[in-house]
Amino acid sequence: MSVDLQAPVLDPGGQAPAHTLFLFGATGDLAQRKLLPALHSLFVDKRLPERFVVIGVARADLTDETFRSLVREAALRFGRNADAGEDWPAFLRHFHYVQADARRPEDFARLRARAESLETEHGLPGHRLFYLALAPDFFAPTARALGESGLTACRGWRRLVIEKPFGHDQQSAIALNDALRKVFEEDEIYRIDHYLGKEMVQNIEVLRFANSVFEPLWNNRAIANVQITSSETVGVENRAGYYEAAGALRDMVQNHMLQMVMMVAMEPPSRLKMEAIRDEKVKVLRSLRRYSPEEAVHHVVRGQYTAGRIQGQDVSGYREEPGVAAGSNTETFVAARLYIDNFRWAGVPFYLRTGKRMAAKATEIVIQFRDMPKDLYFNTGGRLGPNLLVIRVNPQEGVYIQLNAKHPGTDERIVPIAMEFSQAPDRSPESYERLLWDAMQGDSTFFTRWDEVSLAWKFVDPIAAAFTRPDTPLHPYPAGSWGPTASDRLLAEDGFRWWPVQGQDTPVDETGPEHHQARPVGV
Ligand SMILES: NC(=O)C1=CN([C@@H]2O[C@H](COP(=O)(O)OP(=O)(O)OC[C@H]3O[C@@H](n4cnc5c(N)ncnc54)[C@H](OP(=O)(O)O)[C@@H]3O)[C@@H](O)[C@H]2O)C=CC1
Ligand SMILES: O=C1O[C@H](COP(=O)(O)O)[C@@H](O)[C@H](O)[C@H]1O
Repeated sequence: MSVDLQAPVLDPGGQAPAHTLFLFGATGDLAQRKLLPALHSLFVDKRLPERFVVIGVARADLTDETFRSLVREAALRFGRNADAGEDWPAFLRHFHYVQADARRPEDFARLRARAESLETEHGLPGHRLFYLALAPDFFAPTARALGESGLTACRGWRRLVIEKPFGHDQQSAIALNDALRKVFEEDEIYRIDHYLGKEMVQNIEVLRFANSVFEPLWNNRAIANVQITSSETVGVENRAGYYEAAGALRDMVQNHMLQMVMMVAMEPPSRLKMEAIRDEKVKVLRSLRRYSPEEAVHHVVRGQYTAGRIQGQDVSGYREEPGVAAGSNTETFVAARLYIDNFRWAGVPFYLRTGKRMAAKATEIVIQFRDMPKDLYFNTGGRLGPNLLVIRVNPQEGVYIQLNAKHPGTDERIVPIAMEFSQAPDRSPESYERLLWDAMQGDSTFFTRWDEVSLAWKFVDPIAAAFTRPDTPLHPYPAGSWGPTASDRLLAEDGFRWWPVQGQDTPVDETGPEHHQARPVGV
């Protein structure tokens, strides 16, 4: 069964309030690929208010006009609504540019003067959203300069949107947070984790808390294990400077992977209010079993890609990538077995894996249910597969349930079938659209609260310490594979295996009619 829900693109809710958006790093990669196209999509969807000013900030010598050309190019090249054929001048008139160096206080005085003049000219109420799409070293100094220059002393609300990474470990995250808190209150800080802006990650909450069919089964009595995969085909690209110090553990596990764990494992909130939801999420991290570096090596596998072939192209190994140190031990793959030691999840392993240069781009969550107490069909050729609930996050978006059913035309042969819902391609807004919109609206549900960040580091730090030890294995895996086979061990020790994800060659029931083809087959 495939359903195309003609749902509205964003929840109804009208337009964002009139405000000024300060986009620091307006000429950078993130701004061009994500933020400017997201603003354009919000404009096309009529989400942006009439009275709205964007002030792009960077060191490059641009005028308003040249910045507007850059905005248009970015929206055309990377935007979801690039061909919507709307009125470009009406969109671009919102954009202005101030050349400023985040290290120079006098530049902030100029920025403030320009902002005040634009706010007066456009009759804006003085609400200010500061987005720091800057290198992490600039986060704290820029926040300080915003405070010292008086830019934060505005008439309306002020909010700070801060990009990842939020620190390198718990200690540096605390230092960064302390610096931000000197200028902004916690409820004014919006820490981005773009996975929380993904349609299907947000949908986990609805699937769980709006469907009575799942709640009685959502626990260790019915669920055998949970598998979360986020695989990428891209390599380190031009980000070696950052990635060499981060690795897959800090780049993906500390934030995106743990966020997905929280969404799957949280208790129902008392109300659908942002703090109630975030309170429940953080309790998951409090129950997450922390490993010492000695224990970590039994539950965590790290790997690094070597040369291989992806989608018909030869690609080089990590150590040969530009900017990567010869003999680098940075991990590009992590698999881990986690335990959440609370009543609901005690004894249920959560397996995570994420890596670069893997065979396919896929983010998927598989909930594997326990086997039937007795297999009545054991002598009919084949083993009964477990029921699976699969949440497809990316690139396909949807959900399917794998069931066992009688093969049509046979007496007893059992085949796995999939009941499937697929979100129509291109209907979902980009993560950054949702998150920008939420920040404009003052909804921080899908941003990470400080206690989440801190506890996530507390879990990750001992694993990172284990990774610095020379005797911790770093398993090579060829680009284009599914990571080191050592990651299979984590599941095999518990009698499980990774389920194939979208894009992975899967055995299908070759004798069944088309609508009875299942995705993975439980044999
Ligand atoms: N790119 C991505 O896909 C992702 C990025 N991020 C995060 O987003 C942030 C930005 O990343 P990205 O866009 O890739 O970085 P880039 O290096 O591409 O862009 C940096 C931006 O900052 C500006 N900048 C640099 N130095 C200064 C300065 N002294 N004063 C004012 N502006 C300055 C640059 O313009 P100029 O040189 O003209 O000053 C440029 O606009 C980082 O924190 C990164 O970790 C997070 C997830 C994904
Ligand atoms: O934050 C990051 O995420 C991307 C993967 O995001 P996705 O939305 O494409 O799944 C990853 O490539 C990058 O290294 C990391 O910093």
